[in-house]
Amino acid sequence: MDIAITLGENYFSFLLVFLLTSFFLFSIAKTTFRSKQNIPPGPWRWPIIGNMHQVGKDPHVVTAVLAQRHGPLISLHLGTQLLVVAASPEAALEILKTKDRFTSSRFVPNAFQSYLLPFTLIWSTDCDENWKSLRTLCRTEMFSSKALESQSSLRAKKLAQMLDFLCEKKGEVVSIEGVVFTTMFNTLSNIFFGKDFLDLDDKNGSDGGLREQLFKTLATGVTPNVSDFFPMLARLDLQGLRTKNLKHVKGIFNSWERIIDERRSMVAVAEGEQCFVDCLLENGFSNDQISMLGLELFTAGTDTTTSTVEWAMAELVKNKNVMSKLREELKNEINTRTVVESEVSNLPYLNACIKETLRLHPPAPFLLPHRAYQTCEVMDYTLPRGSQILVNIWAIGRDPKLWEDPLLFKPERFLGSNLDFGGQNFEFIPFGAGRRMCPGLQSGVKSVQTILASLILRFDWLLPNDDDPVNLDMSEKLSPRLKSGPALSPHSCGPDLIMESAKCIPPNGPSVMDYSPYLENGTVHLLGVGGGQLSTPLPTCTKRGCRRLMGQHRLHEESR
Ligand code: HEM
Repeated sequence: MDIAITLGENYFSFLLVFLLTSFFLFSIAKTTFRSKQNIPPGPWRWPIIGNMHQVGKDPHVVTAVLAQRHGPLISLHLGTQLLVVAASPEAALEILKTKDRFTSSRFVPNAFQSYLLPFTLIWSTDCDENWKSLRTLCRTEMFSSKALESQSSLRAKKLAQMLDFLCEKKGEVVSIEGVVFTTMFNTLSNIFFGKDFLDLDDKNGSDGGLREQLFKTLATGVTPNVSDFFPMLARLDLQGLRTKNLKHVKGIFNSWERIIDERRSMVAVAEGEQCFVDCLLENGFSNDQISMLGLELFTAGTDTTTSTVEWAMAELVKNKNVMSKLREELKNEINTRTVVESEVSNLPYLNACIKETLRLHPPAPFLLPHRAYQTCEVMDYTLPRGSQILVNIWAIGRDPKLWEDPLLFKPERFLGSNLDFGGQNFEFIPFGAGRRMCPGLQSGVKSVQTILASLILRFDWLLPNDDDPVNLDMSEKLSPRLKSGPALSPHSCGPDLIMESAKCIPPNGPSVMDYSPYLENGTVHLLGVGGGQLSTPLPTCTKRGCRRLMGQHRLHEESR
């Protein structure tokens, strides 16, 4: 018996040593083989872990600095995974246009791999037939000019609900990010499922935990994962991220199952009441395929637009001159009380402000991760098959060789310029370019234009306690919804903006022009609390029935 135990113990020790040694030798062999290839230059790396320790919390900043030292195309070794980062318009052009046949595959985080169905759009590893037909269907039914036109009344309705909500909240603390996110989510959920999913005033968790499950799903994909760094260990799912992801995704799919079945059982849907699910059902999609696509579109379309509005608001509050120029343009050009899409689409200063926001604060600083489909040459370097490829548009947007005063918020630089985000000017590609370019560009821009214009036109903005806007914390951080720290997260978001004491234009009032004194004297307070603190409750006033933040109480008393 003792002999058997000893033999058993020895066997496991031997197996462990054998596995670790093979793993070590494999890692060394892989990196040595690579150093013989003509891969892009990069910083010195440790055996096994490579450059993992150097990437840090702000990889877009770290790789921008490394690009200054090593050139516009750099290599980093994250475990055995090779990562290539491009940080110049020339490198971006080659990757996204000239060589895009080889570089348009996706690098899919391991946590997302377990539930990948054949029909995915964003996380489709290759640009195969399934991806092509899904993209064509989405383009025709969701993103074409005709489809966008038919969705405009829905977008207007959701915007009106958001503004009414803000007006009702006069004197209370409201999170701008939360309100814009909910508005965007409900807009998309109506287009897709024909119904609202979230409540603007979600105090009682009326969404059935959907919001939380969505964020947890995303968080598993942006948490640094051993399985991504050492794909040979992926099957073990050592951190359990793939398992967790699957659990959350299944929870979401289950909650949507009933809605899809209801739509399936409808005999005929009246004209004008059709939603995208009806179209997918007509095309023979299964419940899981429909839910998967919904999940992809909701995540791609909400965080990006919300982050853009949030950053734009923060920059406008900080830059008073820009704010007053924008307000002037809106007051002069918008003739109705409600902001209409057709009126704002061509406003030069509003659009320059949006472009300038996307230049300085792109919601996806690295686009989404690409992957080399096969070994290829980019800028005379070799990108081995399977390399992960990122394009650092954050670095390109702040490059002093390309932009005058790159760190200043100067919308004027876009006035009278042809520079656009349509994927042709590689110094400015917040929506990407080439075959993987964002299909939701028009839809996203329309929402950002109307939401931002309405927030500026209908409310006046001040910092609490008349604090100087220079004190607004503009440091970047991961969305407060994604609490765990990312290694290479595509998400960046701005300061948390909390609005207080919204003064609004009363319903059925005269045209907006008549409210100018109101807009000038009205007070809507922004509070920049920075650093993701919104995820923990902020101290609130102890008076019964008062839900203000402690620091806001003085204003509360004054406004009585
Ligand atoms: C300000 C708003 C938005 C920005 C800045 C933005 C940006 C991006 C970027 C950078 C990519 C990756 C491009 C690449 O990997 O090369 C992308 C992909 C994508 N976006 Fe957007 N996006 C926005 C809004 C939207 C909206 C509203 C939707 C849909 C409702 C959407 C749906 C998608 C989809 C489905 C993809 C994946 C395309 C593919 O892989 O084939 N986006 N977006």
